[in-house]
Amino acid sequence: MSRRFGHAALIGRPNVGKSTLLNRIVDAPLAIVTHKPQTTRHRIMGIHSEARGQIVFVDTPGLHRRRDHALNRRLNRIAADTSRGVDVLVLVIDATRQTDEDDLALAQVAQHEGQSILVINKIDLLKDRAELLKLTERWVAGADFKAVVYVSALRNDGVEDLLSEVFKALPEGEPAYPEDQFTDRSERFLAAEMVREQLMLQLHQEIPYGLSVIVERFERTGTRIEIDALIVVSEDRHKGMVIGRQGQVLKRVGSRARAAIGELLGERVHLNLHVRTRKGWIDDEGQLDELGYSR
Ligand SMILES: Nc1nc2c(ncn2[C@@H]2O[C@H](COP(=O)(O)OP(=O)(O)OP(=O)(O)O)[C@@H](O)[C@H]2O)c(=O)[nH]1
Repeated sequence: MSRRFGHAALIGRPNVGKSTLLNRIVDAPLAIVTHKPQTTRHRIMGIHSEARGQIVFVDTPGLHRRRDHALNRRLNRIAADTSRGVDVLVLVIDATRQTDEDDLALAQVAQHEGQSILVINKIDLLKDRAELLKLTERWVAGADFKAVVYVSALRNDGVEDLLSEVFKALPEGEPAYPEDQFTDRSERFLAAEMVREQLMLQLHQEIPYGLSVIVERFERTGTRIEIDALIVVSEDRHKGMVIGRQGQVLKRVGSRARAAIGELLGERVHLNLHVRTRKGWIDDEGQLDELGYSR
Protein backbone atom coordinates (compact mmCIF):
# COMPACT_ATOMS: atom_id res chain seq x y z
CA MET A 1 0.00 0.00 0.00
CA SER A 2 1.42 3.32 -0.96
CA ARG A 3 1.53 6.02 1.65
CA ARG A 4 -0.32 9.29 1.61
CA PHE A 5 0.79 12.75 2.68
CA GLY A 6 -0.87 16.14 2.93
CA HIS A 7 -2.15 19.07 4.93
CA ALA A 8 -5.57 19.41 6.55
CA ALA A 9 -6.83 22.64 8.13
CA LEU A 10 -9.22 22.57 11.07
CA ILE A 11 -11.56 25.52 10.68
CA GLY A 12 -14.64 26.70 12.55
CA ARG A 13 -15.87 29.41 14.85
CA PRO A 14 -14.32 29.84 18.31
CA ASN A 15 -15.17 27.23 20.96
CA VAL A 16 -16.46 24.40 18.72
CA GLY A 17 -13.64 22.12 19.92
CA LYS A 18 -10.90 22.37 17.28
CA SER A 19 -8.08 22.46 19.81
CA THR A 20 -9.50 19.53 21.78
CA LEU A 21 -9.73 17.55 18.54
CA LEU A 22 -6.16 18.39 17.55
CA ASN A 23 -4.92 17.27 20.97
CA ARG A 24 -6.74 13.96 20.52
CA ILE A 25 -5.23 13.43 17.10
CA VAL A 26 -1.65 13.98 18.21
CA ASP A 27 -2.31 12.46 21.64
CA ALA A 28 -0.64 15.35 23.47
CA PRO A 29 -1.81 18.60 25.09
CA LEU A 30 -0.56 20.56 22.10
CA ALA A 31 -3.18 23.19 21.47
CA ILE A 32 -4.24 24.78 24.68
CA VAL A 33 -7.80 24.19 25.71
CA THR A 34 -9.84 26.22 28.10
CA HIS A 35 -13.53 26.83 28.59
CA LYS A 36 -13.13 30.39 27.31
CA PRO A 37 -13.49 31.18 23.60
CA GLN A 38 -10.70 32.85 21.61
CA THR A 39 -8.06 30.72 23.24
CA THR A 40 -6.15 29.84 20.14
CA ARG A 41 -4.13 32.77 18.84
CA HIS A 42 -1.39 31.14 16.85
CA ARG A 43 -1.21 28.75 14.00
CA ILE A 44 -0.22 25.36 15.36
CA MET A 45 0.59 22.21 13.44
CA GLY A 46 -0.15 18.75 14.76
CA ILE A 47 1.49 15.90 12.89
CA HIS A 48 -0.14 12.46 12.76
CA SER A 49 2.05 9.62 11.47
CA GLU A 50 1.16 5.97 10.97
CA ALA A 51 1.33 3.12 8.45
CA ARG A 52 -1.14 4.80 6.07
CA GLY A 53 1.02 7.91 5.87
CA GLN A 54 1.27 11.35 7.45
CA ILE A 55 -1.28 14.12 7.94
CA VAL A 56 -0.20 17.60 8.96
CA PHE A 57 -3.14 19.20 10.76
CA VAL A 58 -3.23 22.95 11.03
CA ASP A 59 -5.28 24.42 13.85
CA THR A 60 -6.46 27.95 13.23
CA PRO A 61 -7.83 30.66 15.46
CA GLY A 62 -11.64 30.68 15.29
CA LEU A 63 -13.02 33.30 12.92
CA HIS A 64 -14.17 36.40 14.72
CA ARG A 65 -16.98 38.72 13.77
CA ARG A 66 -15.46 41.66 15.62
CA ARG A 67 -12.75 43.34 13.60
CA ASP A 68 -12.25 46.35 15.83
CA HIS A 69 -8.92 45.25 17.31
CA ALA A 70 -5.70 44.79 15.37
CA LEU A 71 -5.40 41.40 17.12
CA ASN A 72 -8.78 40.20 15.81
CA ARG A 73 -7.90 41.30 12.29
CA ARG A 74 -4.68 39.32 12.45
CA LEU A 75 -6.49 36.25 13.79
CA ASN A 76 -9.00 36.33 10.93
CA ARG A 77 -6.19 36.73 8.42
CA ILE A 78 -4.26 33.77 9.85
CA ALA A 79 -7.42 31.65 9.61
CA ALA A 80 -8.05 32.65 5.99
CA ASP A 81 -4.40 32.23 4.90
CA THR A 82 -4.15 28.83 6.54
CA SER A 83 -7.07 27.36 4.67
CA ARG A 84 -5.61 28.32 1.31
CA GLY A 85 -3.15 25.82 -0.04
CA VAL A 86 -4.18 22.85 2.12
CA ASP A 87 -5.42 19.57 0.66
CA VAL A 88 -8.43 19.16 2.90
CA LEU A 89 -10.56 21.59 4.87
CA VAL A 90 -12.11 20.11 7.98
CA LEU A 91 -15.01 22.27 9.11
CA VAL A 92 -15.83 21.68 12.77
CA ILE A 93 -19.25 22.65 14.15
CA ASP A 94 -20.80 22.19 17.58
CA ALA A 95 -23.74 19.76 17.48
CA THR A 96 -25.57 21.66 20.19
CA ARG A 97 -25.26 25.23 19.00
CA GLN A 98 -24.71 27.06 15.73
CA THR A 99 -24.32 30.79 15.27
CA ASP A 100 -23.82 33.14 12.34
CA GLU A 101 -20.07 32.81 12.92
CA ASP A 102 -20.42 29.22 11.70
CA ASP A 103 -21.71 30.65 8.43
CA LEU A 104 -18.42 32.54 7.96
CA ALA A 105 -16.60 29.22 8.12
CA LEU A 106 -19.10 27.54 5.80
CA ALA A 107 -18.53 30.32 3.25
CA GLN A 108 -14.82 29.53 3.42
CA VAL A 109 -15.57 25.88 2.62
CA ALA A 110 -17.77 26.84 -0.31
CA GLN A 111 -14.84 28.82 -1.78
CA HIS A 112 -12.23 26.13 -1.19
CA GLU A 113 -10.98 24.41 -4.32
CA GLY A 114 -9.84 21.20 -2.66
CA GLN A 115 -11.88 18.67 -0.69
CA SER A 116 -13.82 19.32 2.50
CA ILE A 117 -15.04 17.22 5.40
CA LEU A 118 -17.70 18.20 7.94
CA VAL A 119 -17.10 17.29 11.58
CA ILE A 120 -20.10 17.52 13.88
CA ASN A 121 -18.47 17.63 17.30
CA LYS A 122 -19.77 17.34 20.88
CA ILE A 123 -22.24 14.61 19.94
CA ASP A 124 -21.95 13.39 23.55
CA LEU A 125 -24.16 16.36 24.50
CA LEU A 126 -26.90 15.48 22.02
CA LYS A 127 -29.66 13.25 23.36
CA ASP A 128 -31.80 12.96 20.25
CA ARG A 129 -30.30 11.21 17.20
CA ALA A 130 -33.05 12.64 14.99
CA GLU A 131 -31.63 16.09 15.73
CA LEU A 132 -28.30 14.96 14.33
CA LEU A 133 -29.88 13.88 11.04
CA LYS A 134 -31.68 17.19 10.65
CA LEU A 135 -28.47 19.06 11.44
CA THR A 136 -26.55 17.01 8.88
CA GLU A 137 -29.11 17.66 6.15
CA ARG A 138 -29.00 21.36 6.82
CA TRP A 139 -25.21 21.57 6.66
CA VAL A 140 -24.52 19.35 3.67
CA ALA A 141 -26.86 21.59 1.70
CA GLY A 142 -24.46 24.50 2.29
CA ALA A 143 -21.32 23.07 0.67
CA ASP A 144 -19.97 20.08 -1.19
CA PHE A 145 -18.63 17.87 1.64
CA LYS A 146 -16.84 14.67 0.76
CA ALA A 147 -17.78 13.14 4.11
CA VAL A 148 -19.56 13.88 7.38
CA VAL A 149 -18.03 12.56 10.60
CA TYR A 150 -19.71 12.51 14.01
CA VAL A 151 -17.23 13.18 16.78
CA SER A 152 -16.91 13.65 20.48
CA ALA A 153 -13.41 15.04 20.84
CA LEU A 154 -13.94 15.03 24.58
CA ARG A 155 -14.65 11.29 24.72
CA ASN A 156 -12.35 10.40 21.85
CA ASP A 157 -15.22 9.07 19.70
CA GLY A 158 -15.09 9.27 15.93
CA VAL A 159 -11.52 10.54 15.76
CA GLU A 160 -10.38 7.36 14.00
CA ASP A 161 -13.19 7.79 11.42
CA LEU A 162 -12.02 11.32 10.78
CA LEU A 163 -8.45 10.16 10.17
CA SER A 164 -9.68 7.54 7.67
CA GLU A 165 -11.69 10.14 5.75
CA VAL A 166 -8.76 12.57 5.65
CA PHE A 167 -6.39 9.87 4.39
CA LYS A 168 -8.86 9.03 1.60
CA ALA A 169 -8.80 12.67 0.52
CA LEU A 170 -5.00 13.02 0.43
CA PRO A 171 -2.67 12.43 -2.50
CA GLU A 172 -0.01 9.74 -2.41
CA GLY A 173 3.25 10.94 -0.95
CA GLU A 174 6.07 10.31 1.49
CA PRO A 175 6.12 11.80 5.02
CA ALA A 176 7.77 15.21 5.25
CA TYR A 177 8.50 15.05 9.00
CA PRO A 178 10.20 12.43 11.19
CA GLU A 179 7.63 9.98 12.58
CA ASP A 180 8.23 10.92 16.23
CA GLN A 181 7.70 14.63 15.65
CA PHE A 182 4.19 15.75 16.64
CA THR A 183 4.41 19.49 16.09
CA ASP A 184 6.33 22.18 14.24
CA ARG A 185 6.42 24.32 17.39
CA SER A 186 9.44 24.75 19.64
CA GLU A 187 9.48 23.60 23.25
CA ARG A 188 9.87 27.27 24.15
CA PHE A 189 6.64 28.18 22.41
CA LEU A 190 4.77 25.28 24.01
CA ALA A 191 6.01 26.35 27.46
CA ALA A 192 4.70 29.91 26.94
CA GLU A 193 1.33 28.56 25.79
CA MET A 194 1.03 26.39 28.87
CA VAL A 195 1.64 29.34 31.19
CA ARG A 196 -1.01 31.27 29.23
CA GLU A 197 -3.43 28.38 29.55
CA GLN A 198 -3.09 28.35 33.34
CA LEU A 199 -3.53 32.12 33.51
CA MET A 200 -6.72 31.90 31.50
CA LEU A 201 -8.05 29.21 33.79
CA GLN A 202 -7.29 31.21 36.94
CA LEU A 203 -8.38 34.70 35.90
CA HIS A 204 -11.64 36.46 35.23
CA GLN A 205 -13.21 36.91 31.81
CA GLU A 206 -11.90 40.41 31.21
CA ILE A 207 -8.16 40.02 31.56
CA PRO A 208 -7.02 37.10 29.41
CA TYR A 209 -7.64 38.95 26.16
CA GLY A 210 -5.00 41.55 26.98
CA LEU A 211 -2.47 39.06 28.21
CA SER A 212 0.54 37.45 26.61
CA VAL A 213 3.45 35.28 27.71
CA ILE A 214 7.04 35.36 26.47
CA VAL A 215 9.66 32.81 27.45
CA GLU A 216 12.85 34.81 28.00
CA ARG A 217 15.10 31.91 28.97
CA PHE A 218 14.78 28.19 28.23
CA GLU A 219 17.87 26.32 29.30
CA ARG A 220 18.68 22.70 30.05
CA THR A 221 20.97 22.33 33.04
CA GLY A 222 22.21 18.86 33.98
CA THR A 223 19.05 17.69 35.70
CA ARG A 224 16.22 20.00 34.66
CA ILE A 225 14.93 22.71 32.36
CA GLU A 226 15.19 26.29 33.66
CA ILE A 227 12.48 28.54 32.27
CA ASP A 228 12.02 32.31 32.83
CA ALA A 229 8.69 33.53 31.51
CA LEU A 230 7.38 37.08 31.33
CA ILE A 231 3.64 37.70 31.59
CA VAL A 232 2.59 40.87 29.76
CA VAL A 233 -0.67 42.61 30.67
CA SER A 234 -2.18 45.65 28.99
CA GLU A 235 -3.25 47.54 32.13
CA ASP A 236 -1.61 48.16 35.50
CA ARG A 237 -4.67 47.05 37.46
CA HIS A 238 -4.44 43.64 35.79
CA LYS A 239 -0.97 43.15 37.15
CA GLY A 240 -2.29 42.92 40.69
CA MET A 241 -4.95 40.45 39.61
CA VAL A 242 -2.39 38.22 37.93
CA ILE A 243 -0.22 38.26 41.03
CA GLY A 244 -3.10 37.89 43.49
CA ARG A 245 -3.19 38.48 47.23
CA GLN A 246 0.19 37.54 48.67
CA GLY A 247 1.12 36.21 45.26
CA GLN A 248 -1.38 33.37 45.52
CA VAL A 249 -2.65 33.46 41.93
CA LEU A 250 0.78 33.63 40.38
CA LYS A 251 2.01 30.87 42.65
CA ARG A 252 -0.85 28.58 41.58
CA VAL A 253 -0.34 29.40 37.91
CA GLY A 254 3.36 28.68 38.27
CA SER A 255 3.03 25.33 39.96
CA ARG A 256 0.33 24.05 37.57
CA ALA A 257 2.15 25.26 34.47
CA ARG A 258 5.39 23.72 35.73
CA ALA A 259 3.65 20.36 36.15
CA ALA A 260 2.03 20.58 32.70
CA ILE A 261 5.27 21.51 30.91
CA GLY A 262 7.11 18.76 32.77
CA GLU A 263 4.51 16.23 31.66
CA LEU A 264 4.55 17.32 28.02
CA LEU A 265 8.35 17.30 27.74
CA GLY A 266 8.97 14.40 30.10
CA GLU A 267 11.56 16.32 32.12
CA ARG A 268 11.88 18.18 35.42
CA VAL A 269 11.13 21.88 35.10
CA HIS A 270 11.97 24.95 37.15
CA LEU A 271 9.74 27.88 36.23
CA ASN A 272 10.19 31.57 37.16
CA LEU A 273 7.33 33.95 36.35
CA HIS A 274 7.44 37.77 36.13
CA VAL A 275 4.66 40.24 35.31
CA ARG A 276 4.97 43.53 33.40
CA THR A 277 2.49 46.07 31.99
CA ARG A 278 2.70 47.15 28.36
CA LYS A 279 -0.19 49.52 27.73
CA GLY A 280 -2.30 48.93 24.65
CA TRP A 281 -0.26 46.07 23.15
CA ILE A 282 -3.30 44.46 21.50
CA ASP A 283 -3.67 47.49 19.23
CA ASP A 284 0.02 48.12 18.61
CA GLU A 285 1.41 46.49 15.45
CA GLY A 286 5.02 46.84 16.70
CA GLN A 287 4.29 45.14 20.01
CA LEU A 288 2.29 42.38 18.30
CA ASP A 289 5.39 41.65 16.20
CA GLU A 290 7.56 41.57 19.28
CA LEU A 291 5.16 39.22 21.07
CA GLY A 292 5.35 36.80 18.16
CA TYR A 293 1.96 37.23 16.46
CA SER A 294 2.41 36.64 12.76
CA ARG A 295 1.22 39.34 10.40
N1 LIG B 1 -19.04 17.98 25.73
C1 LIG B 1 -18.03 18.20 24.89
N2 LIG B 1 -17.26 19.30 25.04
C2 LIG B 1 -16.25 19.50 24.16
C3 LIG B 1 -15.99 18.60 23.10
N3 LIG B 1 -14.93 19.07 22.39
C4 LIG B 1 -14.56 20.23 23.00
N4 LIG B 1 -15.34 20.48 24.07
C5 LIG B 1 -15.27 21.64 24.98
O1 LIG B 1 -15.54 22.83 24.27
C6 LIG B 1 -14.75 23.93 24.76
C7 LIG B 1 -13.98 24.57 23.61
O2 LIG B 1 -13.02 23.66 23.10
P1 LIG B 1 -11.72 24.13 22.29
O3 LIG B 1 -11.05 22.90 21.82
O4 LIG B 1 -10.92 25.11 23.07
O5 LIG B 1 -12.41 24.93 21.07
P2 LIG B 1 -11.71 25.71 19.84
O6 LIG B 1 -12.61 25.51 18.68
O7 LIG B 1 -10.30 25.29 19.67
O8 LIG B 1 -11.80 27.21 20.33
P3 LIG B 1 -10.86 28.47 19.91
O9 LIG B 1 -9.50 28.17 20.42
O10 LIG B 1 -11.49 29.61 20.66
O11 LIG B 1 -10.95 28.62 18.46
C8 LIG B 1 -13.87 23.32 25.85
O12 LIG B 1 -14.49 23.57 27.10
C9 LIG B 1 -13.87 21.82 25.55
O13 LIG B 1 -13.69 21.01 26.67
C10 LIG B 1 -16.82 17.43 22.96
O14 LIG B 1 -16.69 16.58 22.10
N5 LIG B 1 -17.83 17.29 23.89
